[in-house]
Amino acid sequence: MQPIISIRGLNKRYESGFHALKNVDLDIADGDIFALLGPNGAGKTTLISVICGIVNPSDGEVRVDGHDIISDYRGARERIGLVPQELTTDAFETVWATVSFSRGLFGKPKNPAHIEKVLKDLSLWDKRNDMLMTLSGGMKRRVMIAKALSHEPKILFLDEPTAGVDVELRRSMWEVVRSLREHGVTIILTTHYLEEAEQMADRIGVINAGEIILVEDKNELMSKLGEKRLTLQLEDTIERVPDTLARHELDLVDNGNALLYTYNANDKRTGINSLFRDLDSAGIRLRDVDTKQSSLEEIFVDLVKTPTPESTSGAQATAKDNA
Ligand SMILES: Nc1ncnc2c1ncn2[C@@H]1O[C@H](COP(=O)(O)OP(=O)(O)OP(=O)(O)O)[C@@H](O)[C@H]1O
Repeated sequence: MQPIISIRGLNKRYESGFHALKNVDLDIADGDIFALLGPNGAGKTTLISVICGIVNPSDGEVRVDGHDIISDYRGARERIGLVPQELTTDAFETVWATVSFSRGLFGKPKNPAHIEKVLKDLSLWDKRNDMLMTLSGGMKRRVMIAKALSHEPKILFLDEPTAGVDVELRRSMWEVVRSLREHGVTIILTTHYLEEAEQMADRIGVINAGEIILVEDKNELMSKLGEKRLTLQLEDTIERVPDTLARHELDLVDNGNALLYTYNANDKRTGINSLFRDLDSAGIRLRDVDTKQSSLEEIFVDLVKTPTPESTSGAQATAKDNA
């Protein structure tokens, strides 16, 4: 199937000379929830801004539902709804007026039935005549989403939708996003929170220092998380793994003093019982055992471990955020 967003060889160099996006290639499938994950300063907002036509690319090609973002800017832009990081609402407007006005900005004819549907989907219908200044933070965020959906876009960008919001509100935002997807909207969200990506995304992309370093199906990434390593410390040093243990694909480590067994904890059969039986038959005696599980956290921190001070501190911040 044609991807709804297709990016090829995208580069962005800011006037300062800073190379913020480096040869980005990325496809996003229609109807997906795609989470773009990366430390501070990785280039997430820059990438979204280029796709939305707010920042000019230096070179490369971006197509939105087949429309080139430069030669067919309007065609591309009207397919996109953008919810920026900052909440910018006009305090004295009503919910209804501000959402209707946003639709008008795209030159779309009035469609009260659509505005009504959007407000109902976002549980804002009862508040339609209230002024924005009277709404809670969570409701204001939902108004921002309603504004972005007012012109019936096929794609919704959410830049850090839950930054700085409490756990309860974060979960309710996740519900909102899931229900939008059920209505056929493709959603691209940026986040620092691994848990958010785990909970919501169909696919996860990781960006670091302007480069996309991983794009993977969420479930595949999660099954990698099930991977565990069992370290068997041996009583006596061995020179090689005995042939009778070959089927367990063990690695001999620590100068022959330990064996390493890798298995998936999510599998019905981990092979641990037969491993222990075969070790016993081979006369290998154990001094100690230890298991270690890799987490998405570790995978992520590993991936973004580059020498640049900015990306390193960002990775640490992410680890801390989710500790
Ligand atoms: N107008 C600009 N001129 C020069 N450099 C810029 C400009 N805008 C952004 N940058 C730089 O580009 C890099 C990427 O910034 P960007 O805002 O895209 O990152 P981000 O991943 O969205 O970060 P955050 O998670 O902190 O929002 C940063 O190093 C930033 O300082």
